[in-house]
Amino acid sequence: MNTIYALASARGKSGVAVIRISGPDAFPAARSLAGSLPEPRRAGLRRLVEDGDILDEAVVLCFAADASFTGEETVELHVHGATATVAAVLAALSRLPGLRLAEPGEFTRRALENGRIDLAQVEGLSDLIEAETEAQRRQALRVLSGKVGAKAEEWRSALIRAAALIEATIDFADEDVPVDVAPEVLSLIADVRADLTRQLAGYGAAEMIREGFEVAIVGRPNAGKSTLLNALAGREAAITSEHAGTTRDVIEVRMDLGGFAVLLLDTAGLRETEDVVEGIGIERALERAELADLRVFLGDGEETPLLQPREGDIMVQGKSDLAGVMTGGLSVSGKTGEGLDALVAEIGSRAAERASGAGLITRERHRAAIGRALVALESAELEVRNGPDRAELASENLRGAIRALDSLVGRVDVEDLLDQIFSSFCIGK
Ligand SMILES: Nc1nc2c(c(=O)[nH]1)N(C=O)[C@@H](CNc1ccc(C(=O)N[C@@H](CCC(=O)O)C(=O)O)cc1)CN2
Ligand SMILES: Nc1nc2c(ncn2[C@@H]2O[C@H](COP(=O)(O)OP(=O)(O)OP(=O)(O)O)[C@@H](O)[C@H]2O)c(=O)[nH]1
Ligand SMILES: [Mg+2]
Repeated sequence: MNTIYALASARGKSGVAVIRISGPDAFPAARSLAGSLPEPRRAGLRRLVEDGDILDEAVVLCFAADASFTGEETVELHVHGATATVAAVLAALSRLPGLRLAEPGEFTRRALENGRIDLAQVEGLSDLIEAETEAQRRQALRVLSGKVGAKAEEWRSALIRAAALIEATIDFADEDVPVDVAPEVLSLIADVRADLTRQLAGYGAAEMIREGFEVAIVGRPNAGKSTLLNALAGREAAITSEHAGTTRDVIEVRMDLGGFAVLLLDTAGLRETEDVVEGIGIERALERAELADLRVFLGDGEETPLLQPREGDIMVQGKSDLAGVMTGGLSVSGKTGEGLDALVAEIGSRAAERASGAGLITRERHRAAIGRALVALESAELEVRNGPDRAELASENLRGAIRALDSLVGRVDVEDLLDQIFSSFCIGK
């Protein structure tokens, strides 16, 4: 097994940079630079020296193999965050025997291989590193904490008990079965099915937190949509003008509204038009508005044509700074900023509503595994009801469900998945 090293903190100049070394030669390698090592889990200040040349004065932190993130002996060199310092220390490490630069995610891969964390936790970690909003951070931490693994273990032991009960009846093939196991097996299956179904129901919410909440601003030409988008974004993302029909393409702006990732869409003003290009823009606007999670109808006193608001959509009156504008419900002015906070709060609360059912199932991979398990459990249930003659089929289906759930935490056939998952990691993680 190679010893790997990499810069674990962000690239570029910083106050302090952390270089991580993990593997059987981590301690000898660090000792050769630092002279002596502090005892594990105690920080020690050491001069890092290569061939009499002082590279840096660093804080050195060692972890024993049985108490480290990777499950291997690990050393962290907390060096001054100059790019030249980092480069010099990495170069010195590259010259030490048995060491090589880590691949993206390789420290985490070793943590997985050494049983420190399971596959779902790896995904949680990946999501945590990518987290940009409060909701994403919380969700990733929930998965990273190992809750998926704990749940999977619960389901696994219930289904193994069900399979064992059924398989016991197979051994009694031609004789009389002493007890009818069907009621207990059915109740075990029903409980797991209910739990899985509940988890599945939260997938949409979890996906929304991960991928973001799409909000389309729609309305008649000149209502002030682009001006509103710019005001919300805090920059001139879209062209605005007094000409009706200015916006043609859908303009996307990513932002954090109330702790949620929101993709705001500015769209072409909606009206019947003879202009071919404007017409294409309006088609695009309608398409994206239909697909969006939420539509904000920016009103100008007249009804918006071509698109019907759905339940939950937000109706808001624009240009509230102008005299004579009716301000019964929500109203905003992209020009003065009036009413923006209330609109943002409203969008945030719709997003929060949509996110509220999120559970442990955060990825398509999880959804698919749970889907497969549910199909297998339905068949198992059917076979159990069909009587003892079908015990083999019932047991086969139960085993299928267990396999599907095992893939959640990486107990089975996930080799091909690993490269894909780790390729999105940064080096040093
Ligand atoms: N300096 C530093 N800070 C860091 C990390 C790190 O690697 N280094 N982490 C890296 O991601 C995170 C903390 N995660 C960690 C997870 C497990 C272990 C660890 O040693 N686990 C052992 C012992 C557990 C214990 O003592 O309670 C184990 O699981 O056996 C260390 C850090 C965030 N902060
Ligand atoms: N007084 C006032 N004028 C505004 C406000 N918002 C926009 N305007 C003006 O209204 C005109 C149209 O603004 P835009 O933001 O381009 O309108 P739009 O809805 O994007 O228009 P289309 O892209 O053509 O559909 C411009 O002259 C803006 O300066 C506002 O809140 N108050
Ligand atoms: Mg516009």
